[in-house]
Amino acid sequence: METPDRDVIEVRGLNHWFGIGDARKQALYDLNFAIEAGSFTVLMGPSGSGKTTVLTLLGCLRGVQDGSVRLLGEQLNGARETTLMTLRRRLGFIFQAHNLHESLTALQNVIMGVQVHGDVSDELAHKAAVHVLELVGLSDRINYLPANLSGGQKQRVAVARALVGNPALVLADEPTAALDADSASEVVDLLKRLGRSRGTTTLLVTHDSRILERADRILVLEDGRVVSDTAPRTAQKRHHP
Ligand SMILES: Nc1ncnc2c1ncn2[C@@H]1O[C@H](COP(=O)(O)OP(=O)(O)OP(=O)(O)O)[C@@H](O)[C@H]1O
Repeated sequence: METPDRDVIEVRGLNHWFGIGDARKQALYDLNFAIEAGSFTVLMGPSGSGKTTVLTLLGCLRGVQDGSVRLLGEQLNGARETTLMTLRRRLGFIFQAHNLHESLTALQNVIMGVQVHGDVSDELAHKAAVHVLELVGLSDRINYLPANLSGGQKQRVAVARALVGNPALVLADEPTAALDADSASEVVDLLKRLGRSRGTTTLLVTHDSRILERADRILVLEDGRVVSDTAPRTAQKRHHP
């Protein structure tokens, strides 16, 4: 039997540029980091430091130009489109704006999250969606349209949609930016709890200090470079085995 890789993500010597000719500008410089399976990692840094570029590269939404990125054991640099598509199906995405379909109910939105993961019967998709909506505490709102849900509830639907297909990795870009303090805490706790119970790895971009307190690992980018990489919890564990 295959043993699972300890690292879900391994980035070595990653560079990235935008634009062509005189307008060509380097956005990422020689990034090196690995992210362990099941961990909850925060990526932070000032505006324009390259956080979204990193997330979109790891999410197979943008091609790797230079360097090595191994995701779930596959090399992204030079990968075929079919490999990238298969990998994308194993990921869950959560964005700052929840990106729910306004004309679909909470349940229908989450069912769509199951269906992108491949061939699943309607009955199974329905069952899985109801189950995850229960886990995020929205059993009494499954038939509501997004317009009739609060910001926190909408983001919880987005979390349910990202997690319903049991992704190996969740990539989240400022998922709490639009939320009040209580809803933000709820959404982060939920991501952590569900991630833990399902073994999901989470990489989350944020400026939110409440999330930092909960991180296993904090990576800081500045001007396209990793300037700090700390694992506060692991360090504590090492000192107190
Ligand atoms: N599509 C693009 N075309 C040209 N330049 C881009 C593009 N996307 C990003 N950049 C540039 O790359 C750099 C990194 O941008 P990126 O969006 O990754 O930063 P960020 O840390 O996510 O910023 P923010 O916190 O503001 O979202 C910036 O200098 C930005 O201007």
